[in-house]
Amino acid sequence: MEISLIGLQNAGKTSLVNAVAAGLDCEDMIPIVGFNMRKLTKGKVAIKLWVLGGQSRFRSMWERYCRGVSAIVYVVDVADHDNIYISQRELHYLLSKPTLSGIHLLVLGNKIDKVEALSKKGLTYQMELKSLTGREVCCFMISCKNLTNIDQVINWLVKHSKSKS
Ligand SMILES: Nc1nc2c(ncn2[C@@H]2O[C@H](COP(=O)(O)OP(=O)(O)OP(=O)(O)O)[C@@H](O)[C@H]2O)c(=O)[nH]1
Ligand SMILES: [Mg+2]
Repeated sequence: MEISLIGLQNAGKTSLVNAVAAGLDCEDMIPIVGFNMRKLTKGKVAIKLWVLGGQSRFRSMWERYCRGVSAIVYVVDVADHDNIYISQRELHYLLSKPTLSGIHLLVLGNKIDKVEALSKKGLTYQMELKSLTGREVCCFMISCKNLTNIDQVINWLVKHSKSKS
């Protein structure tokens, strides 16, 4: 199964892949300008993870690499109050594409170790997650730095790979 991992620059995508990969078997990243691909396996479960660049010049590629995936994982820096609106806008814009209808979404509020981090309620509100209907939407609050709730992310990925294959 394939999963796309997206989010604005500096959200923590690379840190998340490294944290998740530490709990799974993984092959090396294949770096290409704008994105990386990484294969993760846990037992019989194999996950192909597309990690897409977050800078504005790469965001037009997001839709192409989200088409046909089993799930989209969207990372948000919950301590970066200046960029949360942009993150919200980009997520809603992406999910408005008909090609991506129904694809499961996992929103990760990252950097909860920081004092200025939003709460889960605050993130849900700021990202307008309640208005995302017609698909499964799940949200966890994590810290890639302290490895908080990374096990929940791994369980979610493994569960969603099983339900599809
Ligand atoms: N305090 C804290 N810092 C974090 C956490 N996760 C990532 N960071 C830091 O945030 C910065 C950006 O993390 P990256 O993983 O490189 O972010 P990215 O989303 O891959 O960024 P791009 O590749 O530029 O799109 C780095 O300095 C990380 O060390 C976290 O949970 N807590
Ligand atoms: Mg990165």
